Amino acid sequence: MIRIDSVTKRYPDGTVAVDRLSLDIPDRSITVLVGPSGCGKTTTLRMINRMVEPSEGTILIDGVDSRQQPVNTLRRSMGYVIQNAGLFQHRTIVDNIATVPRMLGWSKDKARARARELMERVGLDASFAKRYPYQLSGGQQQRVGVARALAADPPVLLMDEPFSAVDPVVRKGLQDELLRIQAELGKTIVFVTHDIDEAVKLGTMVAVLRTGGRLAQFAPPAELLSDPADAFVEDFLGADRGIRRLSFFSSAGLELLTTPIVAIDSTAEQIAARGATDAPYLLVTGLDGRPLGWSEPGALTAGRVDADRLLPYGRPFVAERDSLRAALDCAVLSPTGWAVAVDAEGRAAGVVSQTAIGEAIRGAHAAGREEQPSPEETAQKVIR
Ligand SMILES: Nc1ncnc2c1ncn2[C@@H]1O[C@H](COP(=O)(O)OP(=O)(O)OP(=O)(O)O)[C@@H](O)[C@H]1O
Repeated sequence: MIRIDSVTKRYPDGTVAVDRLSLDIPDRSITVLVGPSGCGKTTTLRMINRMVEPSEGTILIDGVDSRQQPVNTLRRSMGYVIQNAGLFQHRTIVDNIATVPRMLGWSKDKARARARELMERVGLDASFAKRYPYQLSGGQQQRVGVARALAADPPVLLMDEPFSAVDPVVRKGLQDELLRIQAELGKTIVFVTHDIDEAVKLGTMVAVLRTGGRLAQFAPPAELLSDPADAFVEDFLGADRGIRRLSFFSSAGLELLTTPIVAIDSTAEQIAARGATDAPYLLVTGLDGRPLGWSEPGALTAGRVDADRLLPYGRPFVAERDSLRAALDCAVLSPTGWAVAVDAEGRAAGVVSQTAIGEAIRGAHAAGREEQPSPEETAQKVIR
C-alpha cells in the first residue's frame, strides 16, 4: 500500500499545491486523482516517485518511508506514463520500450524480446517494432508509453493524464486496454485525470481534489455518485450523476418477456398461439435466434414476415452482464421504447419496456443495491 500521510507541498514561491493530503492507495487496484486544473494532482503524483519532494508529511510505500530508499531504486519500482507518451524520437518503438531493461543491464536481445512481448500485451502490432514514434498515431504512441512503463515489471504505475491528447474513440480503447492490463497484471495504478467520466470508469477508488490541493472526497465511484460529500463534489460530478450511477446496478434483476418474440419462419397459427402480450410490437428473430427487428402484430397475421419492413431494434444489451444504464439506453434508443436483451452469443433473450426498467431503477435505488465490482469483475468494466 502507498500511504500519503498528511503531505503538504509548498513551492519556493509560496504556492501551496497540496495541503495536508492523506490517502491510502490500495494495492493492485486503480486509484484516480481527479479535480480541476491546478488542484495539485500532478504534484501529488510526482511526490510518490520523489520527482517532487514533500515540504511536510510522509509517503510510506509498504510501510517504509519513501525517503529511506535511494531515489533510483524507488523510481525503478514505479513505471511513469505521461500525456503524449514522451517517447524518445530517435529510437525505434522496440528500443523505446526496451529502455529501462537496458538500463538495468539486460542484454539487447533479452530486452527486445521483452519489448515485443509487451507490444502484444498493449495491443500493438508487431510490425510497428522497427518504426519511429513519428510514424505512429497518437493513440499508438500512448500504448508504447504504457508498454515502456511496464517493461521492468514495476509493481506500481503512475499515469499523468495519459489519454488526454487523443480523440474520444481512441481514448475509450486505451481505457479498456488499461482495465484489461490491470486485471491481468494486478498493478497498483495511480492515475491522474481532470475528466470525471474517466475517473468513474477506471477508478477502484477516486480521490476528488479541490483547488489548493485539499481532498474533497475519497471513495469508490458508486459511492461518489450516490453520496457526494459536498456541493463542490456534486457540481464536479455534473448534472447527469443519477444516470451515470445506473452503471453500477446490474440488469440481472430485469424481468425479460419472451412472449413478444417470434421467429421469422413462424406460421400464422404459431403467432396466434403465442397468447396475449403487453408488448405493442413483436420482435422478429432470424433462424439463428438473433433479433432482426420489430413488427406490428397485425402485419404478421399473414404468417409471412417481410424482413425489409421491420422497425430497427436499435442496440441490444447483454442480459445479466450489462448495467441498468445500458438497458435504459437501449430502451430510449429503440423506436418502440422496448429494449432487446441478448445472450452472450447475440441471440434474443427477451424484451423489456422502459416502464419495467424504470421500476427496476426505483427498486434498485430503494434497496441501495449498488454493486461494487471486485478486482476480478473489473475486467467486465471493459465491456461497458
Ligand atoms: N514548480 C512550481 N512552482 C510553483 N508553483 C507550481 C509549480 N508546479 C506547480 N505549481 C502550482 O501548483 C499548483 C498545482 O499544480 P499541479 O500541476 O500539481 O496541478 P494539476 O492539478 O496537476 O493541474 P492540471 O490539471 O492543470 O495539470 C498550481 O497552482 C501550479 O501553478
